[in-house]
Amino acid sequence: MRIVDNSGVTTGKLWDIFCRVIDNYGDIGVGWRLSVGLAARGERVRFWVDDTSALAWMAPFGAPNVEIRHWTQPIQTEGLAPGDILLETFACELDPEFIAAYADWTGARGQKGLWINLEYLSAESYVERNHGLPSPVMTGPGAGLCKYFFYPGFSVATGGLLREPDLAERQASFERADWLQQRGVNWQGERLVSLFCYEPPALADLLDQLAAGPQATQLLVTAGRATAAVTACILNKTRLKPLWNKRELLSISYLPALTQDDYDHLLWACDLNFVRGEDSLVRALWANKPFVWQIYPQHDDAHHRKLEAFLAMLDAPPSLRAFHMIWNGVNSHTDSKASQQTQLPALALDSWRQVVVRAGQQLRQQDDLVTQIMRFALKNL
Ligand SMILES: Cc1cn([C@H]2C[C@H](O)[C@@H](COP(=O)(O)OP(=O)(O)O[C@H]3O[C@@H](C)[C@H](O)[C@@H](O)[C@H]3O)O2)c(=O)[nH]c1=O
Repeated sequence: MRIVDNSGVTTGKLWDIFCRVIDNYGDIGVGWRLSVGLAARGERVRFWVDDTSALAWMAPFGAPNVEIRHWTQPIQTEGLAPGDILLETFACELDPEFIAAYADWTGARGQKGLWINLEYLSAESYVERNHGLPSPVMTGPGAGLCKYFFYPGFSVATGGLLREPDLAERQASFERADWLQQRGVNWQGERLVSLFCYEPPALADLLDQLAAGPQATQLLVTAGRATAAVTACILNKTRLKPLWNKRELLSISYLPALTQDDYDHLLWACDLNFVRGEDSLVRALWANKPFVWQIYPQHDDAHHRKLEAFLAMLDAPPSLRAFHMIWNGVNSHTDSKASQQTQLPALALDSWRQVVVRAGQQLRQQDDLVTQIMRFALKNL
């Protein structure tokens, strides 16, 4: 057994990581990124996913030391011994028989086992309070085990953010013009804007704004919901009058689904990125480019508080804050001017870039999530 605790922490353990795809790509995107990150540090990972289809475009080449397993109902475990660490992403409810097998297996080896639930990313203060809390299992198939809650986050009191050790190096050697050409994007030096979103209420306004210039813009629209939303706006021609007058200032390209690595390249290539959910938000931060976030909506509007907390963490200037409120269809509780505003403010890319760069510099000082979760594993195994 290999156990080294330094900045490139390694435990030499086998992790069973479970992921349920509810909708969109955030759950599988984070689960995959975590699996690859652990494997790159010398861990072995079995990545159990109930719907593996998105991996065909997100990660078509797989990754060394990550075994992808289709998580069926009932779970197929013939001939498999449970791993050393059981990790469920986003409370995805593991099969009682797998938990029981894990409890028996660790018990038989005289180990206490380690069961981690990886939570959603948020900048809200409850994250610091709850990060790392144990919840001993008293009854049922996992009785005797202890489940720990691991919260990603933006402060040193949280589990941190997913960030590969070689990210800065890869960014430094990135050639934007070459990459765009390889991807078939005809770039004539216009401002590049990427769009990854759900159905933002202000999408038509954004298209109007970009079409109004003064600068020419090429909008690179990601596959799926963003493409459907833009297409719907364009079909609704009356809503987009200025577009038809000043069409030459806005060109729109529709992208195929990209690999996770290429989605990073897209963010690095653009002058402004629209991102959504959580994983692309973190990637946009690392890209050092101005961005606007569409938060994943929750039924009880809990996402409003989450958005406020993120903007506060970012120390977003009023124009960026107002843009986010309108882009997300939220009335700000803290900024009375923004709450009265219904028009998208003008893009202020220089000042938005400054806050992103500043936040990124600060966040890079903290240990990344993979380092932290491995350290957590070493401590609690
Ligand atoms: C557009 C694009 C994205 N991606 C990747 C980047 C990310 O890993 C992933 C998108 O995940 P997110 O940015 O989180 O956005 P999302 O909206 O797809 O994910 C959401 O899913 C819900 C189920 C969660 O509850 C939400 O919190 C949220 O994470 O897809 C590609 O690999 N290729 C692409 O072309």
